[in-house]
Amino acid sequence: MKRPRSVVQKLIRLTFASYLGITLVLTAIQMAVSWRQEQGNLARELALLTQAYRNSLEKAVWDLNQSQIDALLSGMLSLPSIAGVSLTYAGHEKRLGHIERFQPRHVQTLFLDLDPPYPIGKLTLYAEPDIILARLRWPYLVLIGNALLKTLALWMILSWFGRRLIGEPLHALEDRISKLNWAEMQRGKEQIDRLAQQLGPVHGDDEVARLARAFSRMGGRLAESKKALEQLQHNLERQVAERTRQLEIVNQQLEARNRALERLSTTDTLTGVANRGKLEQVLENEILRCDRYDKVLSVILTDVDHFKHINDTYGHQQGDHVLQQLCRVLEIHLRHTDTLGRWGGEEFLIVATETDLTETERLAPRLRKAVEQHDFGLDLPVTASFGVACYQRHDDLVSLFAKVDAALYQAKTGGRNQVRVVKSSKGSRNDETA
Ligand SMILES: Nc1nc2c(ncn2[C@@H]2O[C@H](COP(=O)(O)OP(=O)(O)OP(=O)(O)O)[C@@H](O)[C@H]2O)c(=O)[nH]1
Repeated sequence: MKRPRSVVQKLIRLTFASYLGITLVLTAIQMAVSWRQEQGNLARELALLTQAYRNSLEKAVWDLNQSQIDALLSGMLSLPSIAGVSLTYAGHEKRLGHIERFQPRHVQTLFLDLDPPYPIGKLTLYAEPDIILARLRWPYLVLIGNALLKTLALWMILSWFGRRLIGEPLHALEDRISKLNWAEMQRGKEQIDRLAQQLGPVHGDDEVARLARAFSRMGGRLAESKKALEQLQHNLERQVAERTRQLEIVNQQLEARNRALERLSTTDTLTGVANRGKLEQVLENEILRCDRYDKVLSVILTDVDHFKHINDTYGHQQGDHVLQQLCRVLEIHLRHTDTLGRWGGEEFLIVATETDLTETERLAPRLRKAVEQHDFGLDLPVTASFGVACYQRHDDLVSLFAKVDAALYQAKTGGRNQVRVVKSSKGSRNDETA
């Protein structure tokens, strides 16, 4: 599992890397300075050496004492810093050591002690370049060791203090915050306080401690806000539910009123059957259906016989009552798919859908008989005349009604209380009296 990144470790690593870099640069500078100093020391050493041997060499060269010269040069060569020696005098050149491999380090002219001094030879000293490195080895090791030790000590100090002062408090803060989850907060402020007590008090007054306290306070405030928000949401939901319920009631009332209005607009108020408008609408629709789907359709027009006389004898109220009862009697014998409506006055039209002429010829006499036999509660007999016609191709509302009206007219003129049928649009009639 990937370990989470730690800001303390990052800080320590950065500080350590910066310190190491600076230490390395300073150590390098210190080493360079030491190197230069050591070079100066070597030059001074060679000058002092030359100085020490100079008088003896000048004397030996002046005396041309070869053995003395050799002894002196060998003595110089035996010194650890000298790698080679060369002496030029009186046309000779004496060389000792590994001269070819090294650069000359010090050149000294030998003089005869006259006034002015007279040059009698030239002494050149060669030194190994590694001699400086060899001399500086230990100081360099001490320098590097010192820098590394200091860096290591810094790393350990930083790690310990960083963890103790920043890492652990931050970890504790993270722990507190992760425990203050929404589930706890939803339980309210008292629970938050109790949880804070369980987690223990936040010690100290540094930034981390202040941050921890601020988070605890923020947790409490968040819990309160969330609770208030939930209360608000709850109230809002209740209000919305109440408004929805009221709206549903108003909608139901509106629908009921609409239905009542629709009923009123399509119903005859006296008899409760379809009014003229509704009848025309039904008839037009049915004619369209017959046209399109080649269906059959019949209509029956009926009119109460001598209704004026009934009105005159028993009054309009009784007349109304007769019309109402007439509708109830007719309805008993009709199908649910048929439509009974008041065409006007005491005239009623029956639209018998999907009913051919043969069926209607049987239905109309049944209706006539039912009216005749019904007890309207009057001393006078109440009868009605019936006209029957059926739809034929290309009939429209006007032509179909004209046919059925003509049939009714024949029933009236033929003596009333009878059924007359119009069988063709041209008016060839087959009258029937029941
Ligand atoms: N009570 C009542 N009478 C109505 C209503 N509508 C029309 N009438 C009456 O019905 C009578 C119809 O009379 P007429 O058209 O002469 O017909 P009728 O007396 O029935 O004679 P025939 O139809 O020829 O048998 C009139 O007196 C109208 O006033 C109504 O809604 N209620």
